[in-house]
Order: sequence, then C-alpha cells, then structure tokens
Amino acid sequence: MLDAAKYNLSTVVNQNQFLDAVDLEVRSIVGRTLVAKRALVPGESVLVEQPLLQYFLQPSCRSSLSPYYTKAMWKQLNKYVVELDQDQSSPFVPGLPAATLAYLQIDPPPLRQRIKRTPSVDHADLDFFYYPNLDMDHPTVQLIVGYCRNVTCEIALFQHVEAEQLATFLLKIYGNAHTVALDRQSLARKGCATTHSAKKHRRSTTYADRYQSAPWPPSPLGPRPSIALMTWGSKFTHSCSPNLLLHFDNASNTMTFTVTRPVTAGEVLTFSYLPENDDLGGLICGTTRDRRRKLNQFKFFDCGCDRCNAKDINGRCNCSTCDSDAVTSFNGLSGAWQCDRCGSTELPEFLLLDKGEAYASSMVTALATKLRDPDQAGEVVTMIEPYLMEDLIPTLPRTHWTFGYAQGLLAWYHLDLLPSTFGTGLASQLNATSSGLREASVFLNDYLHDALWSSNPLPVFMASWMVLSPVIQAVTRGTEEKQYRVQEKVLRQRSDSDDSSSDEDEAPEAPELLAPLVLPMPEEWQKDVLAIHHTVMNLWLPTVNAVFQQPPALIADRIRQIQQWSLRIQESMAL
Ligand SMILES: C[S@@+](CC[C@H](N)C(=O)[O-])C[C@H]1O[C@@H](n2cnc3c(N)ncnc32)[C@H](O)[C@@H]1O
Repeated sequence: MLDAAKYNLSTVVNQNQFLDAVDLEVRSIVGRTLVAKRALVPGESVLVEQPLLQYFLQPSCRSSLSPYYTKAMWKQLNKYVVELDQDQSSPFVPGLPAATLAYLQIDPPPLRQRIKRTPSVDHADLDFFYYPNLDMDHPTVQLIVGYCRNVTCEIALFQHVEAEQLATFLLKIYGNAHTVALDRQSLARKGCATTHSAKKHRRSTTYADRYQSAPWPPSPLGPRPSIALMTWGSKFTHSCSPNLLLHFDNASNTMTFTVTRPVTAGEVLTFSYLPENDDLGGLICGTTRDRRRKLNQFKFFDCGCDRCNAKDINGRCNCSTCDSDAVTSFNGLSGAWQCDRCGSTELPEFLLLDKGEAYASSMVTALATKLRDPDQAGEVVTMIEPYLMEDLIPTLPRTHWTFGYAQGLLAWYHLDLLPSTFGTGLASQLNATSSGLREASVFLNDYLHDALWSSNPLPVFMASWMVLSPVIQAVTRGTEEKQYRVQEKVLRQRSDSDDSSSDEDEAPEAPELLAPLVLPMPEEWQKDVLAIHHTVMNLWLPTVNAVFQQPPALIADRIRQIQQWSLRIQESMAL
C-alpha cells in the first residue's frame, strides 16, 4: 500500500496524480512493483520524477555531479575494470568508474575537508532500492565484487568504505538506474554545475548577450549521457510489451512515465528495461531467447513478463504436426515451442535446430544495418531482391516475425532504394511501387498491427517509420505532377537576352513552383494504400495523439507528414 505518510515522495513532482493512479504491491515473480490503482487510459502521466542521485557517465572534470573526480583516479578505476574483465565475460562494466565516484556523493571521505560536501543523498533513501545478492553466480556481479575489493584497499579516498557496501551501491545502480542525455547548459542555468567549463560558458554567454553582434562560437557543452537513479521510477516492472513510455525533459530534469494502452485496475505497470531503439532483440522483432539473455546479462534477472512467459507472438510459427493454421509459440518458461491447437512440442523444421530462426534473425538484422549505413548500402542494394525473394523468404514461415521483417525490407527496397539507386524510370518499368505497397501492407498491417499493436503500440509506431516513410513519399510522388509558373520577368529577361543594354548583373529568376496538379491514384495501388491508410489514421493516430499530447519534434513531424499524406489520398481518390 502506497501510504504518503510512510514513504518519501520528495522526488515526485506530480504527487497527487501519482497517489491517485498508482499503488505499491508485492507480486509473484517480479516482487515489489507499482500497479494501477484504477483503470488508466493512454496519455495519463502516472509519474513525473526528479532523480534522487545523478552523475555523468564520462566525467571529464570536477563538477557538482562528480565532485571527487581527478584524472589520476579515473585512470586507476578504469585500469581495475580492464584487469578484471580480461576474458570479457562480463558485458556491462563501462559505467563502473563513474558509479564508483558517485558513491562518494552519499558517503564523502572524512579526511578531505577541502572538497567535502554535504552528502547529496541520505544513506537511508538507498535502502529502498533492490539489488542482486552479492553471492550470485553471475560474471558481472562477481566482477563488481572483486573490483570493490581493489578500490577500497588501494585508493585513499575509499579507505573509509567497506567493499561490500560499495558493491551493494554499484549493484543498486546497475539494477535500477536510467541513462539519460543531460544537457549541461540547463543544469548550469539552474546554478547546479560548478565546473570550470560551465563557468567559462556562463562568462561567454553573458559577454555574447552584451555584444549580440559578436559571432560567438557554438557552445561545447551539448547533452551528455548521465545516470539518473529514480526512487519511484525504479519501482516499475520490466515488460517486453510494456504499458508505459518514458520521456526525459532536460529543462526540468524530470522523467515522465506515460500510459500507452488501456490498463485495468490492479495491472502491473511496466516499461522496457531494454533499449527501445534496438530493432531486433528489442521491443519489436527478435526472439524471446535473445531478450531474456540480454535482461539476464544486463539486469541479472530472468524475465517473467507475459510475452516471455506465455506466447511470444513475435516468434509464432505454423504447426507442422497438425498441419493447422494455428500457431506454434515459444514458451519462455519451459523453453519449448508448442502448438496452440494440438499442444505438440514437435518443432517445425524451421525451428528444429533453432538454427533456422537464429539464421533468419541474423540475416535480416545484418541487411537492415548495412542498408542504413551509406558506406555499405551500395554493396547490398544490388543483391537484396534476389536474396530475399529467392533464398530467404521461401524458407520462412508466413506467421514468423522474420517473414514480416523481410517484407518490410523488400518494401523499403522497392519504394525507396531501387528508384534512388537505379532511377525512377527503371523502377516504374519494373512496377516497383505496386510491389512495394503490397509488401508494405504485409509489414505494417499483418505483422506490426495484427500481431503487435494492441500489446505494444508505441514501439510499433516507431518501427513502422522504416516503411511508412517511403510509402508516404512514393504515394505522394506518384499522384502529382509538378507545375511551374514562368514569371513575366523571366520571359522578358529571355527576350532581352541579346539586348546589350540589359542589366548583366541581374540573375535570371527561377520559375516559381506552384501547388502540384493532383493525379488519380493508379488502380493497382488502391487496395494496399487504403488498407495502410485505415490502419494508420483510424487505429494508430488516436493513441499516438493521446500519448504525445505535446509531441517531441520528431513525432510531431511524422504526424504532420501522415496528415498531409492522408489529404493527398483523399484528393487523389476523389478524381
Ligand atoms: C528495477 S527493479 C524493480 C523493482 C523491484 N522489484 C524492487 O523490489 O524494488 C528490477 C528488479 O525487479 C524484478 N523484475 C522486474 N521486472 C521483472 C520481470 N519482467 N521478470 C522478473 N523479475 C522482474 C527483478 O528482480 C529485477 O531485478
């Protein structure tokens, strides 16, 4: 029970809404967690919170966020990590030195009066954070335990600290903290930063304000990754299909947790501990096995979310035993594939060696990565179509996520890469747009929408852009004819061109681009375009608009492009 008198809510900015919407309970598998106190709707911000403790991941000078930083100590701490991680069995050590320095913020060294500050966090507040057992048989946990022994024995500033105490703190950071891009200028404006470079920046901006015409060089103080430990933000459970979206606001230094789909009273509130921009193995594509492996490596627990526990819709596959169109799902707990209809655990051939899925997954990932890299795209573009259509796709079950994703890559190729690489003439001779729209419809509707939207709406919307953006451009290009007006002045300039008295310095004016002439939509595009349009406008945008009441620039731009595209479709279909 979340009792305001019993708990410290000082970091919570929206205390009334928080207490009205959220409760603290202990649930099986996930332990202590925040749950919905009442039914919640998309767009509700259940928590807005400032960090209890915050520090830069890569400090480069002494500051209010790393008051004990020195180059020599930084070098020494990094050396311990490298020495202990020689076999590189632990995947998660780069943040250790910064977290170690941050420990001194809560437990300052007694002998260093000159730089001693009042502890920024009360020790007792840290009791509220979960951490894994120090005996845990996990390479990162054991590396941290060994590292803390070195630090507390050999570094003078840590001689008042017990190794166990430091290890517990570091594991609390690893198990609970968020990484956010912190803008040092906004901290400096609030008077928080005391670094020499921030002071220099303050001096320079004052000077620049006074002499506004001075061509001032851009500030070197851009956003930098920082670690933020949130008292209540760390009490949400992880899910691979979460019901919350996180947004960090630099100006107020707050993290907001917003509901993304309808939630019933009592439901566990979740966000994803996995990086949300990680296409495969993240929230959209990828296998249960990969996600669980990552969570175990980075966060030390085996995921027990609904998607991992029961049916991984991302990994569904036709049953080869009863030959039904029912799906075979991966059961994360038993670690086996099972048919929804006949219960068979006989694996379809694709999954038999687990090589099929792993191979398909690595191939679509590698292709997507190469195509996004301008230096590598050229070598892949020429082979993507025959490879996907002849080699890979025929081996993929139609209900498996790799099939959906491969269709997405093909759509991208037909709508964008083919015309931009080989020209629009060849693309139209090959009917590339029709093929691309059909493939886009499979990716956006059958895969992202039918399989994932209701359980994972926001990541679906983000992932859709890879294909939705080329769809918008191709449909817009294909339903308009550009029109120009050659202005009178231009005509006069042309007729005067031989006249030696004309002003030679006057540059000829370019023809003015007019609103394009809208053309009817080709009949063979209509079915797929309308299906995509229906999904995006009627099923996706209402939720996206509710969640992002004040959308960040990127989302606002996407919504604007979608709305213009919708107008174009209506105009062109009316002809
Ligand atoms: C950031 S804490 C969440 C709050 C924590 N339960 C507490 O008591 O403070 C992360 C820990 O919660 C548990 N947990 C969170 N999500 C989980 C999930 N999907 N499956 C299993 N355990 C989970 C794990 O023990 C994990 O190490």
